[in-house]
Parts: sequence; C-alpha cells; structure tokens
Amino acid sequence: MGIKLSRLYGQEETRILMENSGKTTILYKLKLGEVVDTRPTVGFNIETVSYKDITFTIWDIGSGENWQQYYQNTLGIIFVVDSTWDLERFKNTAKQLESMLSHDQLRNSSAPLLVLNNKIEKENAKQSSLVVDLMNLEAICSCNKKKWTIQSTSAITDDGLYQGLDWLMNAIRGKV
Ligand SMILES: Nc1nc2c(ncn2[C@@H]2O[C@H](COP(=O)(O)OP(=O)(O)OP(=O)(O)O)[C@@H](O)[C@H]2O)c(=O)[nH]1
Ligand SMILES: [Mg+2]
Repeated sequence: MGIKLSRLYGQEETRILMENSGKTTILYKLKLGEVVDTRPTVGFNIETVSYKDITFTIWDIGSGENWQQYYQNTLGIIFVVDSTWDLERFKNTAKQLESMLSHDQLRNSSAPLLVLNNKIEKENAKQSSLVVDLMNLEAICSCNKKKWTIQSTSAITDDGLYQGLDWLMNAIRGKV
C-alpha cells in the first residue's frame, strides 16, 4: 500500500505499506537492483537506498502491522496497489487510503503521495486511469491540496520505479 518518507539523522526516510502488492520486492529492487524471493512481511524491513544525490531510508511495513504507529514525521508516502486486483479489492483499498490520509498525523501534513500501480506487466493489469476511477483517487487524494500522482510500475521489469521516485523527490522539494 504505501511508503512513508521522513527526515531522520540527515537522511530521507521512506515507508512502504500494502498486502502482497509488491512492497518488499520494490524495496529490494531499489536496494539491490534484483528481484528477491519474498514471504509476507512480519513487522517491517528497513533499508538505506541511494538514488541520484540523496540517500533515504525505506521502511517496508508488513500488511499485518498497525501502520498508524509509523505516520509521525512523514515527508512522503508511497502507496502500492496491485494492478490485477478486482473491483472490490480496489474499493476496499481506497477506504484504507482515505482513512490513512484522514489520520491526525497525515491530514495536515504536506507529505506528497505517490500511488504505485504495480505488476503492470501482467496481462490482466488495469491501467492507471482505470485505477484512478475505481479508487476515486481524485476525490480522496486532492483533499487538503495534497500533491499526488499515480505511476504504473513493475518491480520485475523495473518499469516506472525511478519515474515514481523522481516525482516523489521533486514533490518533496516543492518542484512539482
Ligand atoms: N508479476 C509481478 N509480480 C510481482 C511484482 N512485484 C511483486 N511481485 C510478486 O508479488 C508477490 C508479493 O510481493 P511482496 O513484495 O512480498 O509483497 P508485499 O507487499 O511485501 O507483501 P506483504 O509483506 O505480505 O505485505 C511476490 O510473489 C512477488 O514476486 C511485479 O511488479 N510483477
Ligand atoms: Mg512484504
């Protein structure tokens, strides 16, 4: 579902959230440049990733965790969805995202939101424009003038991952 970025000891810090959508795979693709075998994450993984001129810490938070404990000091959120989910799953996930964004610690935060529509290389993947409609993202994400975008990605082929990161970094720095 999501990633969170915050500043910690001079580094950028990021957190990822959402069941089986590919968070851990994305984290290790960014960290190691390869696809690793994963199991459902219990607790969280933390890794430092360097990209262009910045180093940031990614927190990949397992779906079973209570995410609210990780919201503090968020600079950016990456919310990972699986483009092959069915309609109902997208609707339920939209509710989770809405509830997350309305949480006290995120509601008034300027942290930009990057939605990753992952597994896009799969045959039954839904295009991002459809996901925006299914999840009603315009309404959910545009509250409080939040900066947000959706990016199609594949952690397997690398498609879109770095475009997404570029957008997030620029958004955090006020350049979009
Ligand atoms: N085809 C395809 N499979 C992917 C992609 N990204 C991840 N996967 C697969 O999806 C499955 C779940 O990936 P994980 O990275 O473990 O998902 P997660 O979001 O960390 O899951 P939890 O830890 O349970 O919350 C694995 O079998 C991955 O190989 C992708 O872009 N394309
Ligand atoms: Mg995981």
